Amino acid sequence: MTASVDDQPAEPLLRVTDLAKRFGDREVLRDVTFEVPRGSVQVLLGPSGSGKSTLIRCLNGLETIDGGRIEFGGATVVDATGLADRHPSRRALARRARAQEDAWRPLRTRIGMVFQSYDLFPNRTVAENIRLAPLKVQHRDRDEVDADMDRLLDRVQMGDYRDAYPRELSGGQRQRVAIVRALAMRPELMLFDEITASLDPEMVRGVLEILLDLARDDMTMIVVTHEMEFARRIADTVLFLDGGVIAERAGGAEFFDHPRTDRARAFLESMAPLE
Ligand SMILES: Nc1ncnc2c1ncn2[C@@H]1O[C@H](COP(=O)(O)OP(=O)(O)OP(=O)(O)O)[C@@H](O)[C@H]1O
Repeated sequence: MTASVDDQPAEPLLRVTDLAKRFGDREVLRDVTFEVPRGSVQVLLGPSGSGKSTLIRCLNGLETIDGGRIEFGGATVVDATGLADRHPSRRALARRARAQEDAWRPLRTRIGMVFQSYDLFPNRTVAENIRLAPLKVQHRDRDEVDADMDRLLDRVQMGDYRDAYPRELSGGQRQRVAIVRALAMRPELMLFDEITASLDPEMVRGVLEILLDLARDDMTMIVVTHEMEFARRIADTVLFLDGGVIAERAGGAEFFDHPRTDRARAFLESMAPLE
């Protein structure tokens, strides 16, 4: 971790404190507390249904939170610590959602996200898909956006596909374009949720190599994956989510070599063996 001039630890890019999330009466996340130092890679692991996707979605405002606090870049985005009411009315929930949506809006372009399903616009070319948000949302200069785009497409070996339509691409190629589209906004934080889960096995490695490359460039990332060898290689920290709580937190190699809890051990045994 980098230290500032006066040797104080640097402010983390993201700080999550006691986050809680409910769907109706079901609490799917509780007491979730962690920090994401700038330039670090946090890998989120856990059994199916443990809350990984929900947590990722809470971290860019796609879900309303019902308790706790999220700070980004040293400023509080959402503070739900005072929300003690466990059975809010519909109206109160709608108000909460609106207020949090407003709070996230200015951060929309500072946090990039790539999902399992590449949601490219089918009737737009690769280049049009990538340019859209930088031009229309960020109002950036076209030449600058194109220069970014060309550099990023070359980096993921997609330089020859600027004018292709998504239907003309393989799943792995579409996912590369989805990554470039997110990076073209120059985000400070990237969220990746199971981005290889719907790819054919032969496409997986190429996409994961892109993330390893980004990590080498000190991109700050939170990554949900079921690829254990990749997780081990990329993780600065593993957050093991189980039943909506962070049941274990450890350095990458430490988690894989010495899982402390039975649940973490059982989880690792249930996954494909490391190559
Ligand atoms: N919109 C929703 N409404 C109600 N319950 C939901 C909703 N989204 C998720 N859940 C529930 O929250 C829990 C956590 O789901 P989530 O998708 O975050 O888990 P996950 O760890 O990402 O699982 P997986 O590895 O299978 O993708 C699950 O029990 C799920 O059924």
